[in-house]
Amino acid sequence: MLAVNEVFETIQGEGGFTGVPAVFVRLQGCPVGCPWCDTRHTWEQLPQDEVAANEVLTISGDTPKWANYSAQQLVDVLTDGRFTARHLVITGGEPCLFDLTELTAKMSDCGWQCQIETSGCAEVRCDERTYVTVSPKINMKGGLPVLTQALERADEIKHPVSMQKHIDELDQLLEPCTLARKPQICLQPISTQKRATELAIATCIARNWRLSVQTHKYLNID
Ligand SMILES: C[S@@+](CC[C@H](N)C(=O)[O-])C[C@H]1O[C@@H](n2cnc3c(N)ncnc32)[C@H](O)[C@@H]1O
Ligand SMILES: Nc1nc2[nH]cc(C(=O)O)c2c(=O)[nH]1
Ligand code: SF4
Ligand SMILES: [Mg+2]
Repeated sequence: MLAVNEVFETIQGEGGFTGVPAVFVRLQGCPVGCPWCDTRHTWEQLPQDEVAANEVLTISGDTPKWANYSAQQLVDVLTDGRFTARHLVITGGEPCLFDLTELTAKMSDCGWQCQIETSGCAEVRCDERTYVTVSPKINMKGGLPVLTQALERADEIKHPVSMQKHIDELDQLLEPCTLARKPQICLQPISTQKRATELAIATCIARNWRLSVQTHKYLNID
């Protein structure tokens, strides 16, 4: 079963698919503990916060509520005609706490492009047609290592930065890796801060990397 926090349609605001209309499925639970996380309400999956399946389709705003869905139940909701987008973003929380193989295989069979947003701290289990964004979380409170399996599966590495230290940590993480898929590396300024954005721009130009700004935060949309 998948613990679903919310399902909503918006524009993908980050990374290589920026600008693409997308349905987001946000899963509940994350043990990583980034101090600047913008979805802290998804960290705990508490029994008292469980609600009926229908409720998470209508709640708006940040809540720790969640509902159990089977992959097939989610496919039924996603394909019943209520959404126009054909791009599915599975995020969280940490979505790779769950096996996403059945959901991504069924949605890909329906003609959707699937994308996962993951910290790289849990094994990525998904259909081979899925585009995987790994946003590696190095030295966070939860103390979990970034897995080589996740880095090897990444189509895109989207690294949140606000200080030079964060770029040095990414260099150290990637240094021993060959990464057969040759993922696009993006830097994403933390919380749209001006200093962080300037650092990301300068480093992207120097390294020929890509800039990912959280466009939805500038646009004030979900
Ligand atoms: C909320 S996380 C959920 C998915 C997964 N736990 C992860 O970290 O990739 C989604 C994306 O938002 C990024 N993110 C979270 N808080 C942010 C912030 N304050 N500023 C910039 N990016 C942030 C994460 O690095 C990740 O790329
Ligand atoms: N518009 C929009 N784009 C996003 N890209 C990644 C998001 C996430 O929270 O994973 C996100 C989000 O929350 N909203
Ligand atoms: S890994 Fe993702 S959801 Fe978890 S704390 Fe970090 S940014 Fe937030
Ligand atoms: Mg977000």
